[in-house]
Amino acid sequence: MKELIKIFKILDIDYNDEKEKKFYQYMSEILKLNQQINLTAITEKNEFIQKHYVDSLLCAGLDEFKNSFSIIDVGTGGGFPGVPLAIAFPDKEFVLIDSLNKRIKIINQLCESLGIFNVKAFHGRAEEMGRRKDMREKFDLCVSRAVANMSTLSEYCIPFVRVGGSFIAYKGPDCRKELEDAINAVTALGGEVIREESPEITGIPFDHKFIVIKKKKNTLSKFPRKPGTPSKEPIK
Ligand SMILES: C[S@@+](CC[C@H](N)C(=O)[O-])C[C@H]1O[C@@H](n2cnc3c(N)ncnc32)[C@H](O)[C@@H]1O
Repeated sequence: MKELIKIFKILDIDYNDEKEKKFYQYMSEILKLNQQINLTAITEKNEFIQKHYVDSLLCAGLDEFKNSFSIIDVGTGGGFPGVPLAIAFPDKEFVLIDSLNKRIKIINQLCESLGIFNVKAFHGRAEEMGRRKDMREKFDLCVSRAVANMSTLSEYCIPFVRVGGSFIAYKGPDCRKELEDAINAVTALGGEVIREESPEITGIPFDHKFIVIKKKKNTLSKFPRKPGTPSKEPIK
């Protein structure tokens, strides 16, 4: 867990035994359950800490994260980046969604049994949940990692964000073209690309870029389109 302690120090996040225990137990349980249900391709603890924990936590260095209280993680899979962020920041509220119910059930069970009380996980597709009254434009921040190309992802994520809030996409290092192709989608959905950011922290390898989008206007009621359409016909 040394890597984790290091990242907490660098990001100036409080670290204590209770958080360490939750990180350790969540990882152990996910790796155990992974033998029956596919939750992650990672099977080794050091790699888990690096790729799931450290990688997820790096967005905590961004002002958009620091200034947010209600956060939604779209396409959370085994709980990333939502669960590590929730353990690190117990005073913020996290909603995690995924279209695979098996994963959602496990996240809710583990969070309950480990005392991670600021996480609620829901089963459903982003295209449907983004139309629900209690979810649409209700969040200060949306985060998402490894779910879809930037245009499709924008249609999944921007509807959840309140005007004035933000969307942070965890993207691969070569996302420039993908971002260029998504500019019209971001604008059509009421957003504006503010910047791309690559956290450069000595000794911490990070092969993602953050794309930071600000929500400027309400999303038109025609978005998100019906399930499947954002991926089959991304907004051009
Ligand atoms: C490659 S996994 C990434 C999981 C996690 N974000 C991570 O970085 O480890 C993509 C996840 O997105 C979910 N997903 C894909 N399309 C979705 C949609 N339209 N609505 C909700 N979840 C979706 C999948 O079920 C899957 O769990």
